[in-house]
Amino acid sequence: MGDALRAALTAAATAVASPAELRKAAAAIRDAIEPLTEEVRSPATLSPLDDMGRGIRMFNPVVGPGNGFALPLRFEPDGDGVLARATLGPVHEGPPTFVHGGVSALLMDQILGQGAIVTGRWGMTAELTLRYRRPVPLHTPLLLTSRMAGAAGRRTTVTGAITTEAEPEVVLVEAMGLFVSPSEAKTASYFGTVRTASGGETDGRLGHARQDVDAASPALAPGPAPAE
Ligand SMILES: CCCCCCCCCC(=O)SCCNC(=O)CCNC(=O)[C@H](O)C(C)(C)COP(=O)(O)OP(=O)(O)OC[C@H]1O[C@@H](n2cnc3c(N)ncnc32)[C@H](O)[C@@H]1OP(=O)(O)O
Repeated sequence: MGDALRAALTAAATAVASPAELRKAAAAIRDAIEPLTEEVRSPATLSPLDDMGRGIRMFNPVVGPGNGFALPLRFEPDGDGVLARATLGPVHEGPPTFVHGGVSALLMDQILGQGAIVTGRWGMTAELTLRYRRPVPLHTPLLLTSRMAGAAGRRTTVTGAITTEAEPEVVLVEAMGLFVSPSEAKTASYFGTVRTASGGETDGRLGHARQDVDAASPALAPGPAPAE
């Protein structure tokens, strides 16, 4: 489903089609999703496909395979940090032929957070700073990297960068994130009513079931090719 949604977004952004063809496609899309809107989960109930402990969020806008806007990004071990490979397309465009700066921030927020998680720490983004040194090209294999730069109490600082795969020494975007693990009171007020699909409680914390990047984890490794 996520792959079909991604294909639909790309087609919508690139199609050279008449208004009549676009209206026909739009009607077909509405017909296809109509049965899916009859019964939906409540906002505070996780998808049955989610597994917070293993870091799996199926509809996360960066790493969720089921989210049509997500690439989805996959993380790989990179020394004591993480990296991800990505090639962005028309759905992520800001200035013509270049990546939207907000999309770069979205991707870096996630990979910086993951850089904290692989050290056994977790937090919500309290600060995110990006320095856009050069425009990030579309349709070009990119490398996104992050590693923990410091930790004190509930605060974790992580730094990272976006480069092309071809020229990893040329930094296009530098990023720094401060992640703060919320106090018990804040955790209860934010996530106290959230339930897993089977009715279990969750503290909102991602990836606490493991301390290291686990290449065998479904959240980190590409899944099997979808059946046709
Ligand atoms: C595959 C999985 C990958 C996962 C990656 C996920 C990436 C995406 C993550 C997100 O999108 S999170 C959503 C966006 N972030 C938020 O909505 C957070 C909003 N902010 C808050 O809810 C609170 O400000 C926060 C939980 C961050 C802190 O609240 P607390 O009440 O727990 O913290 P407190 O005020 O007691 O401060 C704790 C420490 O953090 C420091 N701190 C808190 N907020 C700060 C801030 N904004 N800037 C700098 N320092 C900050 C604070 O000074 C203090 O430092 P010390 O311990 O040294 O005294």
